[in-house]
Amino acid sequence: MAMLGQRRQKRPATRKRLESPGAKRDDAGSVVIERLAHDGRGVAHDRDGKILFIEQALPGEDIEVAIHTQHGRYDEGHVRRILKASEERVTPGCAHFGRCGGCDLQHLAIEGQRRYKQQVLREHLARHDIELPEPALLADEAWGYRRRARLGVRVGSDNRIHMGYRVRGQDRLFNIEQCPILEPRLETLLQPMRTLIESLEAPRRLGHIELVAGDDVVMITLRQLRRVPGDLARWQQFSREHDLLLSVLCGEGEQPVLERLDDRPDTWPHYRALADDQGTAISVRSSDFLQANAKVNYQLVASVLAWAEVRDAMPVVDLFAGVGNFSLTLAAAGARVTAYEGRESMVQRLRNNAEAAGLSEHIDARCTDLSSAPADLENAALVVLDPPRAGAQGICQALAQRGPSRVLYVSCEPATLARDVRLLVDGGYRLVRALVADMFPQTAHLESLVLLERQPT
Ligand SMILES: C[S@@+](CC[C@H](N)C(=O)[O-])C[C@H]1O[C@@H](n2cnc3c(N)ncnc32)[C@H](O)[C@@H]1O
Repeated sequence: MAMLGQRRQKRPATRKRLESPGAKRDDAGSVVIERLAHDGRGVAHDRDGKILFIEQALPGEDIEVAIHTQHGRYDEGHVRRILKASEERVTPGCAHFGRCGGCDLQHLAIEGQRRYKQQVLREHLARHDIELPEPALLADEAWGYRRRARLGVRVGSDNRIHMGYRVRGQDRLFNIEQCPILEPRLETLLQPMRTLIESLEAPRRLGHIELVAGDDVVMITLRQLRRVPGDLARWQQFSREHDLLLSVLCGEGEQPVLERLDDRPDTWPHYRALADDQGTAISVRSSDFLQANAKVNYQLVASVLAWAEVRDAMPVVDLFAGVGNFSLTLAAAGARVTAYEGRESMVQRLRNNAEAAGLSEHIDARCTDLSSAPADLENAALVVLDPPRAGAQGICQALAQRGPSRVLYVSCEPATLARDVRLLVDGGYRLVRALVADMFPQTAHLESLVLLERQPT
């Protein structure tokens, strides 16, 4: 027993992978799935009351479970046999589902996926005692939406080429033959790219391939560890045949050099932030952040614009601004935007995009590390923030003390959003509107947008 004042010895983590992943644990038997966890797995209890997380199991289903990993307080397993299926169970649309680390909800009908995401947002906020009115839903096509992807390339010890994504929960790559969540313009490139890679002189020099589908053109960027002129000539031929923009990021270490290999070096992919936007499109590079789903992004940007209620010359601060996805639309509506972004290359792109749209006078783009808050938050009428998954704890602490009357928070991680909203509510804000954007159908990822207003004191 630990004595008072004595540091308790750290217990070794108890995690035991069963010898054979398919091995049935004697006492697991059949279980009824109670609900979905926030990562999309089914949750049940075994006969001894231990929690089970079960891949590809749906609420209400009676299943025979195979446990593959045991922990001290819970076990992880997969479905051995479905004894009673959910009415919402559907046949997954991709042959790689279950093995691929990309999708986790293809076995659930799309309506169920969307209800589940709204529930997840509500539950995360409830953990922080924040009540949420029924969140609205932004959604579009269930398949063929993803306009960017990174495909890894490895050559196995048997010289077989692997081109694709990571195996679920592992570092290993596996071959993909299809990826029906990819935009059709990208998916149709998969087979010809594999054939090309199989014909390369030095496929081991190719690390990965970035695909970006702009509204106008598709660009592929090769991450090449060393220049192999014969192989680059093959890729040039491929880009001509498929009407692609082509660049190569070449060299090992910190400073690889980007080079254009096609005959249109002044052309780059562009996208529009709003469906009906007739203005200048936004230019992006493979290295830039780009919202993955064009049509849901239209709706997200339109919602930000509607909830922002821009008045002429209204001062708006856009934090984590990227290449201007929100800044450009807000400025075009009349706001005076101060946009902060941490990557210099994207700040420069934002400035160029503002200039191309005739909005330079309305957008002041600054390169800043937003681990801490910029100084001028209190001068804004509205702060928009769209941080990475880690959220924006420091910024929200500052907003709680000296934030403007309204804050619009776009989030790709509901757990950190809920933590940050708690800080804002403790600082005098009230959550007044929320929506879930189904930016990544067939996966458990969810995007959300909330509006907070400062309460009069
Ligand atoms: C989720 S993206 C949003 C980009 C943009 N709002 C959009 O909709 O396209 C987050 C952005 O935050 C930037 N970022 C991440 N960490 C940052 C930091 N510590 N300081 C400043 N910017 C950061 C990334 O470069 C990225 O552009």
